[in-house]
Amino acid sequence: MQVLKFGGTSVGSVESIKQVLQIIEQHRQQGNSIAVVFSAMGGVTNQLIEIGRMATTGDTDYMELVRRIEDRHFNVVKALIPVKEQGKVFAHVRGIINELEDLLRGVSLIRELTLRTHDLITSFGERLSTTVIAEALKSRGVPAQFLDARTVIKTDAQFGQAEVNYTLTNQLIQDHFAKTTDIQLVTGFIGSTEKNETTTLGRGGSDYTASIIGAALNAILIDIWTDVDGMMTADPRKVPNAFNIPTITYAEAMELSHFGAKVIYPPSLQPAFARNIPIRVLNTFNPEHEGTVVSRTAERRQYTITGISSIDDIALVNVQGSGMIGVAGVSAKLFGILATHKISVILISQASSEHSICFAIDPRGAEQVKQILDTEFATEIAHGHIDSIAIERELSVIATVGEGMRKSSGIAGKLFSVLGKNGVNIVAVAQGSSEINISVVINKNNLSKALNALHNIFFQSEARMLNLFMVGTGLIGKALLNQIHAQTDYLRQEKLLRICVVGVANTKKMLLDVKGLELDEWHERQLTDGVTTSLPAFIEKIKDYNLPNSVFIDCTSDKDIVQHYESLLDANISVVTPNKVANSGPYSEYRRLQRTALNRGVKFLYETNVGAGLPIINTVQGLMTAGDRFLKIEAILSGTLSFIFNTFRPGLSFADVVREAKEKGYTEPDPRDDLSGQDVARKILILAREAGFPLEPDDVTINNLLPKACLDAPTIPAFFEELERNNDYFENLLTQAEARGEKLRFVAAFENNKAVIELRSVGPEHPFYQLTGADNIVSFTTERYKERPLVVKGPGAGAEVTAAGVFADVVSIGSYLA
Ligand SMILES: NC(=O)c1ccc[n+]([C@@H]2O[C@H](COP(=O)([O-])OP(=O)(O)OC[C@H]3O[C@@H](n4cnc5c(N)ncnc54)[C@H](O)[C@@H]3O)[C@@H](O)[C@H]2O)c1
Ligand SMILES: N[C@@H](CCO)C(=O)O
Ligand code: NA
Repeated sequence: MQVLKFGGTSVGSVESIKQVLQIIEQHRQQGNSIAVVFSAMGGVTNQLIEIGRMATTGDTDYMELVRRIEDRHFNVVKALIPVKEQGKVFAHVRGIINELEDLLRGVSLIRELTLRTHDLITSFGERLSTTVIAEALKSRGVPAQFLDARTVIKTDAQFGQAEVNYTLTNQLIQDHFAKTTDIQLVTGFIGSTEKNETTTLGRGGSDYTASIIGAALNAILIDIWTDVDGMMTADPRKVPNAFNIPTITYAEAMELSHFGAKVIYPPSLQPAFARNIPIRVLNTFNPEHEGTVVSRTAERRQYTITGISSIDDIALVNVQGSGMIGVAGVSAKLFGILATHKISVILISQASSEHSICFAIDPRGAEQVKQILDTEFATEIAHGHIDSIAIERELSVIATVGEGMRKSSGIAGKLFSVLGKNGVNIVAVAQGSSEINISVVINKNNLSKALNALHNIFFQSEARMLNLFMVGTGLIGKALLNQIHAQTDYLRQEKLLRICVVGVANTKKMLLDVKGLELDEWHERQLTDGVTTSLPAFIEKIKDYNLPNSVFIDCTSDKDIVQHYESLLDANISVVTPNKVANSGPYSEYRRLQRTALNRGVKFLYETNVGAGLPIINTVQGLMTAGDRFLKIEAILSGTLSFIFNTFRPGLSFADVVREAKEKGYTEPDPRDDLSGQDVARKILILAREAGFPLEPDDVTINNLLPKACLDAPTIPAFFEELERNNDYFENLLTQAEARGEKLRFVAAFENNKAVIELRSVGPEHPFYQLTGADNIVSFTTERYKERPLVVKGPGAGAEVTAAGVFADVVSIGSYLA
């Protein structure tokens, strides 16, 4: 024997009932012996409750609602039963509706609705749905029989939530099924007292009916047909990547459903659990899907946890006081009081200091609980043994559940670490010694981020997700997006990293999409779908989305954007940037950003601030971490100036060479920054700071390369005009150096707390003489690299190498989070 149960949505419309009939027929064709339990048509039970309420208040509009219920069932008859048989079925349905109307007339006369009558009214939903489905089946020649569960399920008289008398019920069910081989079509949710008064079985009603019948008949399997593909790893409305759980144990299902998984209500399946009858949760609308099997043992799984669930809204009550330490009975009294007032406790946590107990409850009851406890503990509070009772609101509980967590270490560690890295503060924690549920209380506004971050780490180990927000889609930004796009598959497969670009902005437009932008069409979409850029709005959105593993990338040279870094880091959002502005302002600001990132456990990365993609910042940080000391730094830090001095020849136009550098993507957005020495000054300042010296911008001396007129040029075009005008000046510099057999190099040097930048002419013996193209070179003299310095050399400017450096920083955040 196998029991099938179809829920409200499965029998909610003509179309879905057709589907149900087909499923039943398939079972019959396969020769399975089945019993089928039905819920009321979707929505009908709530309508009946409303109808009852209206009748009690004397509102006669309830009649219209009754008419609608009747019509829905008539429509099923019309659609699924041959015309010549319809008349008798209409009469049958009408008869049941008449009975309901008589009852409601009585209610509206006496203006009173007892729980007993309430149960009777709601029983009509299952009676009607099962009646029409039974008739439809019979009209197809299926040997089927309507079974009113009130004749076999016997309960006490606790209306609304009756207790089953199993001894009697089991006997009646067994007797009934022994008498017939027809398929029994059973009304869910209802039973009756020994005096034949109608009762209902409370929450999870029809599942309960299926479970009672299955247990009584020792069924081999119970199928719960619903409208989703079984139980999921998390609520798919909150976690888009949630997926089906193929097998789950009773205990796990119990833990998960306690935390809001609405698919089944496991307590109602208790009779089946007790007899070790497996339960399958299946989708009427996707019958091919394997669904979820709930049974005593689950198959070995790929994942350490089985599911994540949450309760969106809870309040935490904290009972605290020095008088509680070592005093037995406080908790007994506390929970006694809660029990007396029928207050359901969701979670309890007590630290071993015994100084406080906190527990979570439904926030709707919080105020009442506070009043009750304030009164009941008035004496203890007056004597100062207990402080007043504190309530915290706007909280959620998240639980990770799974048998795999039992006796397995590192899961709590992973859980706390991922929440920590995402800036999710943990307000309270509870783990039962069964070890199959770890629950944490967090702020409600972090719920979605926390759920997704946990789901990602526990279930999507095939790919960690990074969510990127990028400002600046110029030379570097564009190159970066292209590189990310080209590398997406590789990162996913080989580095288990999924990169999702959620937002892009330039000076004109910004575009955000939580689901991620398509990188091959981002530019077009940005132009068509984007809105006018507001940087504060962009930043607010990033914080609002509150996505796990968020990274902000600043690919501008803007001075205002850097003002936002601190607040971003503070919100646990990592920052990656080639923009040097933030790190080359006052030392205190540089320091503050470092600190904020450190305190928040997020990353602030800027390898491309110096030498583009060359590993210069990382090298300095590595030496520092290992305890080396810097004595001297000598460097050529401008790709632009390297290129210019390696390209300029007498006879060429200096201005044209500068233009060429700009075209090649070496210069700053404003090339005056390069030629004034400003860009190099920033870089040597940043290097000195990284090397442990708290330099201020004023500590860097720039011995100017340019004639004053060039320096003073008010615009970029005016600057180029001045360069043309001063061509002789540059030719002179060059010929003088060449006459000595030397080359021009714009060198930055740091020693004894001072940085100097100047144009030098170096001979062939000098290590900087050989430099070609737009190369940079940095020579570090340290305690450990004293005899011969450590040298990093290579292309230090250009879109591809710079974007690659930014990209490497981004990817390193991915590894850090993993
Ligand atoms: N070119 C290189 O070799 C190199 C090397 C290392 C670092 N960098 C740095 O990379 C950064 C970007 O350089 P680029 O050449 O790509 O510049 P770019 O001028 O080509 O692009 C700048 C982008 O930033 C946007 N932008 C500027 N201000 C903005 C604001 N307030 N709000 C929104 N968007 C804004 C612009 O619309 C544009 O899309 C600079 O900080 C530069 O110093 C460049
Ligand atoms: N404009 C810079 C880019 C690298 O920061 C240079 O020429 O070196
Ligand atoms: Na670098």
